[in-house]
Amino acid sequence: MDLFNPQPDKTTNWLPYGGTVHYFGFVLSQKQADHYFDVLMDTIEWRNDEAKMYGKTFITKRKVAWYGDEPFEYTYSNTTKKALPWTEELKLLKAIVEKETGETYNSCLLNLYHTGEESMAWHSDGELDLKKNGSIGSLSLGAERKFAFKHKQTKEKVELVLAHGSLLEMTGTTQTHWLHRLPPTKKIKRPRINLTFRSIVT
Ligand SMILES: O=C(O)CCC(=O)C(=O)O
Ligand SMILES: [Fe+2]
Repeated sequence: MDLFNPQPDKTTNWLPYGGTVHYFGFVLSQKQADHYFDVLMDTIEWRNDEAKMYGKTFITKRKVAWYGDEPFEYTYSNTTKKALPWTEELKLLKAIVEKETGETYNSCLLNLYHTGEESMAWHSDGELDLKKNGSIGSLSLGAERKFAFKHKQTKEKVELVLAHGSLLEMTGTTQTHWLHRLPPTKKIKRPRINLTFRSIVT
């Protein structure tokens, strides 16, 4: 183990109650992480997200993409998208995430945040079409960003930092009892890509 870059204990649950969050630390070398960041930037069909709120449609600066085993339809921020077929790199990354978590996934939602000013508001994932209490494997590439959880009743908060090439897993009842967000920050000027591997039920 590198004493200056210690790997966290993968079995630690970062939530005090009501769900399970594992932080695996680095699952890619820095060289691999740089490589995947560049390739995904160029090969993913990034689209501006449409979010519908209070009957209005907003176009987000953050870009998104949705891939899967089949052309699944996925409803997200009140809009429905059809999954694209896996790219070679996404297949490789999915295998790495599956090996670490011991779970399987049939789809992936990707987010591209160009700077720290792009963020994601408090939410929990997939009440409708995600497998109940299923695992979500979240791989981070690029700029290091804070990630936060907030309990729906007690409002207790848990924060961690997601490093370049790192993996976070949300599982069990996390989505039922906790919200999560990627807070905005003016300090970060560099882009970040996040991949959340999920299991959709059809
Ligand atoms: O960017 C992240 O780390 C989280 C993204 C997220 O929560 C989501 O796509 O549902
Ligand atoms: Fe989420």
